[in-house]
Parts: sequence; C-alpha cells; structure tokens
Amino acid sequence: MKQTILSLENVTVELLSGGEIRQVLQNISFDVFPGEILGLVGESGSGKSVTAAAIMQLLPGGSKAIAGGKILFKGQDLVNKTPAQMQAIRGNEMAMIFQEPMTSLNPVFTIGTQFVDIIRTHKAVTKHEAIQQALNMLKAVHIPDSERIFQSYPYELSGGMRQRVMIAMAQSCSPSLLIADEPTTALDVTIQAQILRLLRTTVQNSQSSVIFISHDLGVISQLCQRVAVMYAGEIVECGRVETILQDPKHPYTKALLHSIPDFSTKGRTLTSIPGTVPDVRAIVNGCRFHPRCAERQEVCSKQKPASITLPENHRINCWQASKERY
Ligand SMILES: Nc1ncnc2c1ncn2[C@@H]1O[C@H](COP(=O)(O)OP(=O)(O)OP(=O)(O)O)[C@@H](O)[C@H]1O
Repeated sequence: MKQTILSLENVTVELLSGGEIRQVLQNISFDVFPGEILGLVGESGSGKSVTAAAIMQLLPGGSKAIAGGKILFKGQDLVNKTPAQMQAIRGNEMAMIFQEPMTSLNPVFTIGTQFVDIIRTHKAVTKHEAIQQALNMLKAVHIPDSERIFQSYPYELSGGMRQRVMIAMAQSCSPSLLIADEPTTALDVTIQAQILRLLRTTVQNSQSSVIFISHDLGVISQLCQRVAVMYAGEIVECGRVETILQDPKHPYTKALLHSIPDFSTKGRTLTSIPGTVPDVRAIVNGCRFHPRCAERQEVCSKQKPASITLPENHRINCWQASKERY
C-alpha cells in the first residue's frame, strides 16, 4: 500500500457556537499521497474550511475541538502535538493559501519585508540571503519586475498578483503539504486559469502534495487527480476525478455535476439542488442528504448509510449506491 503524506481517520470536530456545542465534522476520513492534488468540494457550509483548520490545528479551541479521530501527517498524529510543535510544522512542512490574500498579508509592511520575515522565521539565513531567496521565489511564480513588487505594499498589487505572492511565500520553505482554500474564487476567469496553471507547475516542480478546496467541480477537474465530496460535515464520495465525473454514484455528487454547465450533457437543462445545506443542529437521523435527495428510500431517514468501496478506492456513503452494487 502506498505511503500517505496525510491521513484523516474518522475525524470529528465540535465547535462552540451560540453557547452550544455543534458537531461540524463527523467521521471525516481521506488520504493524501505524495505529489498528488486532492480536491475537496462541496457547497458553502459543508465543512471544507473547518477540515483545513483541523489539519493545520487552527480551530477555535485548538486540539480540544477535535472530539475524535486521528490526523496523521507523515505518520504522526497532529492532534497530540503541542502548540509549539505545531508552530514549527506550519510554515515549514505545511502551508496554506486563502481566497483573499489580504487577510494573510499585513497592509502596513511591504511584500519584501513580510517575505524576508517568513523565510527568516523558518530558515537560518542572513537577511541578504533571505532577500535573494524571496526575489528568486517571486521570479519563479512569473512576477514581472519582481524588485518593484518586492518594495510594494499589498494594496498596490492586483488580486492575481497578490495570489502569486502568496503562492511564492507558501512555497518558500518547500512544504510537503499545501492547503489552498478557494484561492481562485475571487479572481476573474482568465486570471483564475493563470493561477491554476501556476499552482500545477509549482507543485509539479516542488513535489508537494496539495489539498485544493473549492465549491466548483469544474475547477477541481482541471487541477486534481482525486476528489473528496463533502456534504454537511461528512465525506459522501471520494475517488479519482475521472471516475467521479464520468460515473458518480452519490446522488449529491450527481446533483453537483448537473448544476455545472461544462459537465451537464448538451441539450440537458441545468438543475440546481433544491434546499440548502442543513444547519448541523437540525440534522436528525439517517443520511444527512436525504431531505434533498432525489433517490431517497425509507431507510435513508432512519439509518446512517453504510460505506462501500468500489475498485480504485472509490468510496461512497449511500444506501442507494450500496443497493445497486449488491
Ligand atoms: N468558528 C466556528 N464556530 C462554530 N461553527 C463554525 C465555525 N466555523 C465554521 N462553523 C460552522 O461549521 C460548518 C462548516 O463551515 P465551513 O466554513 O467549514 O464550510 P465551507 O464548506 O468551508 O463553506 P464556504 O465554502 O462558505 O467557506 C458551518 O455550519 C459553519 O457555520
């Protein structure tokens, strides 16, 4: 069996909200292999960002918010790490980029000052060496006139340019795992395509693994080898991107695909999924998707679906899919 960089095993997360504890992730399991790009897809509120925060150990309440399960990074459970140990892992071995780089960049310092700071926090190099490394990294993400950008403040750059800077900063310590949380959602389509291309080549050159979070299966299909589909705090289906696009088994994945123009068969009407992702407090028994599911059966409202695994590790949690199989 291939070694994983990251394995989530039955991770359950509970967060305090409005004075009560809410279980926002339930039994999340997936693997990330060396050098691969895994997509994490689902509607708003499905738990993608909380999953990323759990991996980075950045949940409100720290590791206490993880009510069960293991997060194995290179074989070590991150849930047991001290804050100081996690601080050393973040930035060195794991990095993250977000939808809006302005939330990570400090508006009052130049790009150069912040970049040099990041490099010197994680590497024992002189200021001069850090400046050289930062300039090289900016060139590597195809930033024209990198010396000028180095001296600019974040607000002086376009959104696409800021995202290139973030990719360069995230890659500066050659992390084994990069988590990209909707990094292209705020950009227009042409810039989005450039950033996706850049991310793909950067990752190929550095051999890092990536978790790419998006609500858009179209974007995921351009970039990722495998995808995990999330719904209401659970993974409902996981497998190779081609398999999921050509032969989705979970009714939620099928509905997601039918709502994207590129993947809906020509001539077929685009459909939206009726209803919304439920508030976790409103979730009752059975499958969390059953109130919105076009294929629901009686059992779906009563019992949690069994997990079935098809060839090539294609995993589905659905009563209908398991009935079709047997
Ligand atoms: N700090 C928090 N405290 C309590 N509940 C939270 C917190 N952060 C997120 N949640 C809840 O966890 C659930 C999952 O949220 P999350 O942000 O992970 O979804 P998402 O799939 O990333 O959505 P989006 O695409 O909108 O970012 C939601 O019900 C949300 O309200």
